[in-house]
Amino acid sequence: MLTITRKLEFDAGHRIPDHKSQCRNLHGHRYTVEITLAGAVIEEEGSSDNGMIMDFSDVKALAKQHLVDVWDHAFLVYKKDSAVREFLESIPGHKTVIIDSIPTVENLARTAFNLLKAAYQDRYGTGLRLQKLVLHETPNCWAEITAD
Ligand SMILES: Nc1nc2c(c(=O)[nH]1)N=C([C@H](O)[C@H](O)COP(=O)(O)OP(=O)(O)OP(=O)(O)O)CN2
Ligand SMILES: [Zn+2]
Repeated sequence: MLTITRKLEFDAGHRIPDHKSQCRNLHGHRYTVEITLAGAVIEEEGSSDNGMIMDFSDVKALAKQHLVDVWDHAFLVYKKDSAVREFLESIPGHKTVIIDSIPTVENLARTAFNLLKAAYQDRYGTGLRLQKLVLHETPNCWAEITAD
């Protein structure tokens, strides 16, 4: 299968409330997200996209709109982490994103996949789809999620 992949980076804070070790503390990461798309190569003479599954600049623009700009420099807090939610709410204008599940890299990858899936789905009638998303929390730790 032919795919393309675009990598973007963002910074965000999180904590894993019940973690046995350091990750229960408020801390942050420079996350790296790799977005892999599949679909037919566009064949349209004279089109800017000719020969592409999707222009990398368009992949980036949609990723920023639906994920990267939303999570960048935000604190990603678990909806049931009431101590931290109350603290963040006490800071005027703080950029906070409430996550339905504990913000491990596994759950964040799944959340990011769901946010981006609809954004890319069949934009050109070429069967374009989000095939895979890889989220690196550190250079040594990451999660991967692939379309069913
Ligand atoms: N399965 C998971 N395990 C852990 C997660 C996670 O999201 N899923 N998260 C953490 C911490 O939040 C942190 O992101 C990882 O910290 P650490 O293990 O220290 O990772 P490093 O790459 O910094 O470790 P080095 O030992 O420096 O390589 C923990 N576990
Ligand atoms: Zn962490």
